[in-house]
Amino acid sequence: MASEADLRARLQRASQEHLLRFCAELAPEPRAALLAQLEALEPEALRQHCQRAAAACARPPGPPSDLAARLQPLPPERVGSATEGDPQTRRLWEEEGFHQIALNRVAVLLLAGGQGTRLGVTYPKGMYQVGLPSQKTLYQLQAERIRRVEQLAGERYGTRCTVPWCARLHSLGPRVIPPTPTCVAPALLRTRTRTPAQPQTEPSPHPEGGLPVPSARGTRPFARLAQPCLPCRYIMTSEFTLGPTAKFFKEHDFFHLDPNNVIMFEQRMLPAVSFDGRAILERKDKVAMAPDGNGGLYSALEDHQILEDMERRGVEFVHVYCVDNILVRLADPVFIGFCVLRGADCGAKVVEKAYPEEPVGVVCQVDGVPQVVEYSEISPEVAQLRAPGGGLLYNAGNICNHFFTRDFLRTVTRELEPLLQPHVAVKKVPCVDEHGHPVKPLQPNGIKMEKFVFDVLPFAKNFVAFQVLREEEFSPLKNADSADRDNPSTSRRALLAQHCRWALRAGARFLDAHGTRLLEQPSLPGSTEPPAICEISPLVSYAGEGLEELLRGREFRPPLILDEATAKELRP
Ligand SMILES: CC(=O)N[C@H]1[C@@H](OP(=O)(O)OP(=O)(O)OC[C@H]2O[C@@H](n3ccc(=O)[nH]c3=O)[C@H](O)[C@@H]2O)O[C@H](CO)[C@@H](O)[C@@H]1O
Repeated sequence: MASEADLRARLQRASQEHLLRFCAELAPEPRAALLAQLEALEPEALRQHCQRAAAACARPPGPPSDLAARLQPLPPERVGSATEGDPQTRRLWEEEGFHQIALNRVAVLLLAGGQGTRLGVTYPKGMYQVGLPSQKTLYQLQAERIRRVEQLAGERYGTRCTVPWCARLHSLGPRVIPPTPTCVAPALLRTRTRTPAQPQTEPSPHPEGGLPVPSARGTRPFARLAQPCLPCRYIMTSEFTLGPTAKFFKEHDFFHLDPNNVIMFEQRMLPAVSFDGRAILERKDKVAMAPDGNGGLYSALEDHQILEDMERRGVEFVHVYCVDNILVRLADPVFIGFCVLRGADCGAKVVEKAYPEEPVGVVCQVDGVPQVVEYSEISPEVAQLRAPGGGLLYNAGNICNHFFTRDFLRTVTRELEPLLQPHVAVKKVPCVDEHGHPVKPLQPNGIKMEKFVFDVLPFAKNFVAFQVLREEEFSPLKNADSADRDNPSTSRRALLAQHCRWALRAGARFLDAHGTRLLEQPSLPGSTEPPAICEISPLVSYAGEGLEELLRGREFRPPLILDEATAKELRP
């Protein structure tokens, strides 16, 4: 480890020597932890990062003044629809998607490095359960949807296939940490910051006794990666979410997925910076760090050689999605098939925006190039503009479900990642005052720099958007129940309303306690309480398929919990 004098000299070069101001008064252990954290920061990159953050923050807030003039909706030829148009074409897309899944060419990649601040939980959002009768968490629902889609593809093509999420570490020997040859800007973190005792080339034990976690950037904890014919799920976590997520999966036996096909990897962290360009001390012995945004995906893919792993497995197409949408269709065959048949290298699912201020990015064109303009970066005036038909002009709401070819991701990690511009988020960052006392700021005091996953869209050669029905595919869990929207209650309702619709469409009848038929309304909106509680396990139905043989003409007193066991009893 570098001496304190060396570190001081390095920090001086970065104009960040204040980070050592409490060092002399620290006990040996916290002192060593601080020095280890500081040693991991490249001085030049740290200097640039702090300068860039302060400069970005000094610019006038809000979108560029000429943005409105440069925006256009996406041209219709770039947009497909899951619901409009010819059912035969939709079947072709679906068939193509299942075919690719059956060939093990499709992987799902979950972005799970966020902190769930708005929801107000201290654990990863995927571990949240919204109060379904089954008490399933978001992670469980997602795992079960993967199992079902694998089963459906397997049945169609007579194969045993897998859609690969990386976790097993034990079978791999230590590996050398490679340099980052593709980064133009120096990487800020020399290695992932851990305690000084942490080994650099061996997977380290999970802090809470669960799965091992990657110990340093470039040490790849992936086990038995070369399993042929088994598609995968990749889960990007951050320092905040990796440990608990890995432990949770292990405790739940990976929800019966093969652990070899669940690959967890960690994104980088960046220091939070004050408005005058100084990295913030969260404690006397710790620099305040935050994940580098969901666009940190691209450095993380490179850091952990995820694309090489995909190549070994034969994965060609990747469905990237965000953790909090209870209705998410993982590896959706229709979306995959649409993108593949259109020869797209990059795609995004969209829904019609519900209202102008809805906090969703808008998929549109800027200067004629497809892009997502994030909700935080569009002015209210532009968001409210109307098209001639009366609907919102910019109505293609991004639901953070993206399609990428592996080749495109390779180009991004090799060439384009350094070109992605970080976005500035001004936040309240817990810190210490000049005496080293902890402070919980009431006003924003710091800048976090984040890249966004969709910032690669402008580089696509053939970008397509795919419009889906909100009530079938989008109900995000962003806020606590104290908020009006996008909270646990709205998520729960959306799922239960969907399942009630599916059951009614399949011919089920619900009776009340007196044996009277309950209202039948197969087009039930997701925003209201369904007339009957009905929850259908994803292991029974992925998107409403296969229910007629179980439900047609039958009467049920709710709640109807249609899990695998009940389905077996009902199956003729
Ligand atoms: C940048 C981005 O994609 N914004 C989209 C995101 O907004 P939104 O602001 O809701 O994005 P979140 O902060 O919820 O992050 C989206 C996803 O990225 C993950 N994450 C976040 C930060 C990070 O450093 N690492 C990481 O993995 C989160 O765990 C989550 O799964 O979802 C909305 C739909 O719900 C979209 O309309 C927004 O356009």
